[in-house]
Amino acid sequence: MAEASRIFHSTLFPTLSLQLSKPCYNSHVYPSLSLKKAPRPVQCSVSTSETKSTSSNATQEVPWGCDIDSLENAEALQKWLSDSGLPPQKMAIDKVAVGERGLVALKNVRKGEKLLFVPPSLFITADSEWSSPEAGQVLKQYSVPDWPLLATYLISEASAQKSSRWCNYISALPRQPYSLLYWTRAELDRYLEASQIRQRAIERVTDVIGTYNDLRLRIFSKYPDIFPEEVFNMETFRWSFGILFSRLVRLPSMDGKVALVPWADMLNHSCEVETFLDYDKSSQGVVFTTDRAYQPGEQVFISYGKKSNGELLLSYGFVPKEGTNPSDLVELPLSLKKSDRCYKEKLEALKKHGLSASQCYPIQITGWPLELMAYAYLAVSPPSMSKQFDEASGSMDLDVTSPKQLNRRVFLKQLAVDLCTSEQRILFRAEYILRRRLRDMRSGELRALRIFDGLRNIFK
Ligand SMILES: C[S@@+](CC[C@H](N)C(=O)[O-])C[C@H]1O[C@@H](n2cnc3c(N)ncnc32)[C@H](O)[C@@H]1O
Repeated sequence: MAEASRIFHSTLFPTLSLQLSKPCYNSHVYPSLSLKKAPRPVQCSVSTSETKSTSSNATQEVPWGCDIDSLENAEALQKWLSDSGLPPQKMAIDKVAVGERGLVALKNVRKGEKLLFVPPSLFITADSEWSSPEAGQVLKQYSVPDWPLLATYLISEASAQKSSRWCNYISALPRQPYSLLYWTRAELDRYLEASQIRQRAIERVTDVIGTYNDLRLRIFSKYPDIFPEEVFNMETFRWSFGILFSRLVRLPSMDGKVALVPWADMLNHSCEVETFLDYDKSSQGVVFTTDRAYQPGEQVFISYGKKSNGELLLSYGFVPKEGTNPSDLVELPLSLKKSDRCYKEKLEALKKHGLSASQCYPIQITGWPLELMAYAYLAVSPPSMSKQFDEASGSMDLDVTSPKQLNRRVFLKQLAVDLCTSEQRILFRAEYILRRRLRDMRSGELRALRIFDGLRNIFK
């Protein structure tokens, strides 16, 4: 187990920092959405409990985009892309088994081939030209950060319809992206009850609502002719943020610039590939290098990053098939019991290491950090193991809750069941191994305690 823990430790933590430098879809860190000129925190004036716009199962849809389970508008998109400078491609948009619509190989593709080549003239970035230049000027004047700016830009261009140069692109975007932003508070509470993703989803919904309200109060209400509420409202922002969360790319080779890259954003994610989108300076376009071969007709994949199933659900609205995601992890909360007679002494020992009475540790099906073991050992250590301790007490709080587990309901339920199944599998395995290890430790196996110098000291 120590070996597994060590391996885990060396793979999990670097993953988090690697993500920042890898050309993955939007960073795992939710960007700051607040406006630069808003020193006060973003207000969330709309409750995340069921509201007018979210209370019914039939969420209002925006009047643009298409259903992605059909190939509606895909042909027009491909034609517009090649007319706009996209070189001939070895892939085409088609209906696919994973992700409904995606890119499939038209010819044999070798491992190590560079595919795509989307030129910068086809990127949508914070510097893109607005069909309504006044709208762009106002947002620049208020120094609106990239994400809210891009969300507003997308709505502005979508409402310009045929006079926007992005008309064909926007028509091929999903009318309702798969996103937790469309789940009502009741659905989040009910379906994600057992997952930590529930809290993060609530925060994300709250942030998006707060950002829209901030923009409305500080900017849109002052320029109602440029930003009419019939166009710039909570529903259209839910759509545009849903699009950004599921499609925006961070390009490390362009200093981390974020962009919507038409065509490249038709690629679906697979946990089995490790290739990412990035800007290629030599060919001057967004590319990815295949890490496996494809035959004509096969669906082509990239990786959206080494993300847990919960994070994939949070940003992209899907959960990979059970057992297929080696990056899946669950945060395990551990805490000292207040009733532990050695509570104070244990807390002191933890504090010396900058830890508190409750700590969260990431666990994967393959293992967990050594620090988790040290914490767990300390939590269950009986007084007989230290001269300071009076009687055996303390146990680890393994916070394993079981999930309580038509159309929309069935779909959301399925996502929730998939997420819960994968998270439970990790938790149950961790619980089993931890309990066994802690039993061993009670019968005198103290080696693991040496991993924390301070912890070792208190058992002298
Ligand atoms: C960047 S888009 C990819 C293209 C998208 N399928 C489309 O038709 O527009 C990301 C979205 O594709 C879907 N998707 C991508 N990878 C998936 C996967 N492995 N399983 C299920 N859905 C996936 C999700 O709806 C996600 O929000």
